[in-house]
Amino acid sequence: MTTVSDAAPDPVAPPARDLLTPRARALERAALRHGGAHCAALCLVSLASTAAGLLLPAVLGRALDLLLAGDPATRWVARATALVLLLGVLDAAAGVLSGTADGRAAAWLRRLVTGQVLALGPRAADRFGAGDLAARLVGNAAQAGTSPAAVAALLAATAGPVGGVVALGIIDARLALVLLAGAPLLALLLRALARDTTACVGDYQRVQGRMAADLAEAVGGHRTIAAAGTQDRETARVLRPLPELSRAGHRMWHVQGRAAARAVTVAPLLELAVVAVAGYLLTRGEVSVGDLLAASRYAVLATGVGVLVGRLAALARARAATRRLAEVLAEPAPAPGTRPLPPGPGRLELRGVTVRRGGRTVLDGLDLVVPGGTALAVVGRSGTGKSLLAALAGRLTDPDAGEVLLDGVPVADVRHADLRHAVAFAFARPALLGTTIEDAVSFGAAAPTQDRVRSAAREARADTFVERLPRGWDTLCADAPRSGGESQRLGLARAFAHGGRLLILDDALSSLDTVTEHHVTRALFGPGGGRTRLLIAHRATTAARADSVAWLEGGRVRAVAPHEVLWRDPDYRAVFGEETPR
Ligand SMILES: Nc1ncnc2c1ncn2[C@@H]1O[C@H](COP(=O)(O)OP(=O)(O)OP(=O)(O)O)[C@@H](O)[C@H]1O
Repeated sequence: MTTVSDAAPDPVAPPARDLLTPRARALERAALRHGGAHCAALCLVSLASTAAGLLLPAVLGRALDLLLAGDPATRWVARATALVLLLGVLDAAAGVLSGTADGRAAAWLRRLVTGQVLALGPRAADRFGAGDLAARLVGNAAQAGTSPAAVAALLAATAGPVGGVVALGIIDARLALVLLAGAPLLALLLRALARDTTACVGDYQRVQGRMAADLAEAVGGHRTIAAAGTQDRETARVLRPLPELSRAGHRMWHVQGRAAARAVTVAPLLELAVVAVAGYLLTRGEVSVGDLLAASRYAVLATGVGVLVGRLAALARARAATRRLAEVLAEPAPAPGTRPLPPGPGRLELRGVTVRRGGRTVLDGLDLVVPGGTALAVVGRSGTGKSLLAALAGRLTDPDAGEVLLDGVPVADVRHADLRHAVAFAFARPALLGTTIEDAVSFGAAAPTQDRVRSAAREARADTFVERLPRGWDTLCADAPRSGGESQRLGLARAFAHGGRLLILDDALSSLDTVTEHHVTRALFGPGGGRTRLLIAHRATTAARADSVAWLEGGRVRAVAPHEVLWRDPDYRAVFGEETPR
């Protein structure tokens, strides 16, 4: 195993010494409830195993007493043998049950956290980083999944010492008292171990997450790195936290070593004290030789810190991972609406919309109306918030203030499925999701018909490119290398194929050659479009084909008018680099 850092404070991390945040505790309980039957069975099997382990010394002691007295002891020897066999069977069952419970809990946690990550959208990657999220979903979910089984195992492991003390008390109350005198010390030792282990493991996992985030960033930017010739520097950057991991590992060993050293000092002393008192009682004839044998075994069970240390360390690792998953779940995701979207022409309205990003107000009380069925181009200088406006229009993000309405209904209130059917998006760098090219173009809440996919591909001028592929529409996405323009054409085809009353193109024509752009915009702005179209445009030719243009400046709409009207203004022409602003 591995563990920790005392490196730079992580903004995501809660105070390192908390055993479990309330949210992580709730998540652990939910995972326990989810694996209810398996965990209950595991608990029962583990308790049965502990009970069998507790019975064994008594049975052995009884057999020994009978043998020493020359009485027949066959039945007790047989019982002892049966108990040993039973212990083997129960251990095997516990192994199977804990493996199954771990797997089920990990799968449940992964589904939960993946759903949350996708519900958060871009905010998830902004907050945690894509690599760190992958580390949480893969490694941490597997570790957190062991939590329910670890809790069950710990409960059962606690029953051993408790049962040992009770059994000692049954032999002679003074034996139990000797042991209980040292119990607070052992309890303190275990508590410190659990706390320190959780803190250590949590730190370790955070450093791992940072490395994963840096690696994902480097992989995403591999072309820039290769072009800049900085591979060595990047390797060093990704691996920079290694010394922290090393320190963490050492700290972990130190914590466990210290606990083990204290345990080996305290536990044998207590066992010795119990055996000494039992020996004294034997000399006084108050206990038998068999009792002495049983007492010595029960003393070992009652001071069984070794098993508890192992179980506690496993639980601490699981809990540190649970805490990292709980951090992701704690991010507030936009709540899906509940209202159906009534039929309408696709009238889009932004009322007093304000969006803040990176400490700055990007859109500042912006108002805009796009009448249903019309095409509006949004233009503005780089960084004025055009993409944010596009994201708001289709509720890929929510405004910090103000409201976005589609056909009079706030998009935040509209049912998720209705909204996704009503709004189609195409992006500058579309992600093609699905196994084949056909899947990638059909990708959406409801799959369009094949005819629709084909005609959408023709409109987006993607058909010729697809037909040239080795297996046409059945070509695997992984086997279809694409240029930026080809990717954009497939992304456009996907948006066209899904229909809906509002089509949003966020810079989705930027990589098309001018001939293709001409054909696509003709289809887009030609008769029979019907739906409302919102286009983020950088080219004057694209803006000129729209019904009107919204000119963004300073977080607001400076003007809305047809392109030829706005073109008279030199400031507007300057947006397209046509003229130096006055
Ligand atoms: N998640 C974010 N965190 C911080 N700043 C952000 C975030 N998203 C957007 N911004 C900032 O908001 C501003 C507007 O971004 P947006 O992408 O909407 O601009 P744009 O007008 O589409 O630009 P371009 O024409 O260059 O594509 C930019 O300054 C950008 O840096």
